[in-house]
Amino acid sequence: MGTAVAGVRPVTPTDGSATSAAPALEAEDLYRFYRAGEEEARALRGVSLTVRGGELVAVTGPSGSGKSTLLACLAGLEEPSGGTVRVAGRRISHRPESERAALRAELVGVLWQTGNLVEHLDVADNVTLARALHRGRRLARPRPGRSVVDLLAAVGLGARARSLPSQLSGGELARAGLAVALANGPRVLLADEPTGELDSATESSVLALLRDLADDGVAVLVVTHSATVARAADRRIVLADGKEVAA
Ligand SMILES: Nc1ncnc2c1ncn2[C@@H]1O[C@H](COP(=O)(O)OP(=O)(O)OP(=O)(O)O)[C@@H](O)[C@H]1O
Repeated sequence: MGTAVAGVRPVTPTDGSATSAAPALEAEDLYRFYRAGEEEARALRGVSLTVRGGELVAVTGPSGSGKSTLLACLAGLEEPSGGTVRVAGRRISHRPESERAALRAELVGVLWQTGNLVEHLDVADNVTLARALHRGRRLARPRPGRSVVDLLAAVGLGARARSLPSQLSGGELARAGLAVALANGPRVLLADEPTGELDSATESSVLALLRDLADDGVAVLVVTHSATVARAADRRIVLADGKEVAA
């Protein structure tokens, strides 16, 4: 059982809407096409997956194989052209944007390589803002969570709470982004290249945080080009040309 981020683990919802027996994340036969004039990019062509709480799953594949598109569809940030996404048994796809955002706020943490931090707010205020935004959107009752101070300590940023993002190292930025992604105590964490620009020692420490999170019951799905991250995952999903291929 991990300890570093223990306490951000979600508790079973009390509103009866999310079924705790359902897999944390399910995608069934996802398609995503982009049209630009006469051209059509087929970014996803029938991807299905299941990730249970406690699993750390890596999504790998060459550039342009559909990894980021998959993540965006799983997060409800994009609508798939076909197929269904469910989080904790609740369908997040094929809904109005406001409903997708509300479900995301309740159940999903998203960590992008480009960062999810507001530049002019310090680290603690970034986490506080993320919490406030999630609370404002949340349909169900807020779950009990850690204080911002505890959450920052859990990701190893206790001493940097009052630093601006521009004052942080790459590894610290990744940790701060993780704290923001965890602000809502998500059931599912979706991360796109969270260790993309980190040296190997820093990558290992971020990877350890993701592992602790999974050990605490969160379903963690990481898009990565890193062989180290892929090796450390419980499972690997390899995409090529918008489809899953044998690992
Ligand atoms: N908004 C868009 N409009 C048109 N085509 C897009 C759009 N987003 C993605 N694509 C196309 O969909 C395909 C998959 O892109 P995606 O970004 O998901 O790949 P990826 O595996 O994440 O690549 P990388 O590893 O380089 O980040 C590519 O051919 C890309 O050009």
